[in-house]
Amino acid sequence: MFSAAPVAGQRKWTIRVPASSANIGPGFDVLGLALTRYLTLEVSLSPCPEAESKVVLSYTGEGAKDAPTDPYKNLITRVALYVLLSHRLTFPAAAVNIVIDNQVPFGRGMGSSAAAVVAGVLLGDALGDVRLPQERVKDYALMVERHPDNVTAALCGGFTGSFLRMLEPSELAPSSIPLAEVLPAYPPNAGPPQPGDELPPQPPVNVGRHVRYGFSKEIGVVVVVPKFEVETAKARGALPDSYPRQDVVFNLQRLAVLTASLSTSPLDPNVIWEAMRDKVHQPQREGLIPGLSKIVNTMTPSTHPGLLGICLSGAGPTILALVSNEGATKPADGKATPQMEAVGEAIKDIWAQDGIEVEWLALDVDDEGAVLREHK
Ligand SMILES: Nc1ncnc2c1ncn2[C@@H]1O[C@H](COP(=O)(O)OP(=O)(O)O)[C@@H](O)[C@H]1O
Ligand SMILES: N[C@@H](CCOP(=O)(O)O)C(=O)O
Repeated sequence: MFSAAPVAGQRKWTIRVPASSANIGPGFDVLGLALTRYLTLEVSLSPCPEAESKVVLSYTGEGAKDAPTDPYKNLITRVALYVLLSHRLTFPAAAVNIVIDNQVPFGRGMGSSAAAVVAGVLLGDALGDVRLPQERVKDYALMVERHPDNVTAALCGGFTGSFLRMLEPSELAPSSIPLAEVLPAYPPNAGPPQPGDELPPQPPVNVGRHVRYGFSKEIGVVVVVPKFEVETAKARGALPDSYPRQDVVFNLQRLAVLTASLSTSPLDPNVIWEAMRDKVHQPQREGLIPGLSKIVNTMTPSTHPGLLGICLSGAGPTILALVSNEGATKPADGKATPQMEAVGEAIKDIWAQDGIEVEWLALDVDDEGAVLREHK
């Protein structure tokens, strides 16, 4: 059985979660980089005269037209409900107003679903007054989105490496644990939980572990975002079940060098460029992303001075380029340095040859990660 989360008068929270770029070349399902684009929720809860739950969602920004506003269908509120139900609670019997501003485009490889899942866990935490420590927020998020790269970067900020623990069969047993890329397709009868429904268990502890690496302040991040989507689940479906040993070794060698080379001064473009190459997911995804191999194989530090490395961002189709700003004065307003602009424009030109429209952005690394702040 469950009960409505208790309501202690009017409360307000802000939840802010950064975008993220996963993989960074060879670190498939391992590396993540938090970026300065945000999913922000302004949440207010006020006692409701009818003493029933009224959750109202509204959107501005990316996905505003596509995201469902039914709280039983929306990814953020479904994840919040998972957290509440696992604590034998449901949405509070109150007016819950959730105003969402989203800067993370859907299905582009910038971690929109990870940001939504992390925001959902924090929302459930706030509404139920659960006060989960960061490690438990991560456990919940990883039970929904089972690749830790984006989730860890979105939650903790910075440049991260992570792994999932091999769960014991007993920890995985309950069929109600939502193991999927993101939560499965909306159940056709999605609606408020009913008395007698099986409630989801709390996740096992330490589902995933992570470390944070250094990331040189002299590296500028350029993301080039095409105007088409590639669903992560589809891009994962393009990958084989097994790999030749030489391809695995190719990636492992580069992964080990890459993690240290991005904080080593002076930055060495030749090492970084080679260390950002991949054989495990990018070649397999070329069929979904026209122009990918041309961009990542022909743009080098010799052809484009300042370029450090280039790869697919997450499952794509966005391209991530790391650019050296050593010796350059970064414009204070967050605009691109000339080196970053040259790289962004060059990628745009290559894609234009295939008739693909893009937008490129100069971003920084977000160091803070996800934030849940209550307004007193
Ligand atoms: N802010 C959000 N609100 C609601 N749903 C979201 C939000 N962000 C992402 N999603 C869901 O996640 C899907 C995108 O997930 P995915 O295919 O993994 O792409 P991405 O690379 O952007 O994470 C969207 O189509 C939408 O269903
Ligand atoms: N390692 C995953 C990362 C998916 O990131 P997303 O931002 O595209 O959801 C993969 O490459 O499948």
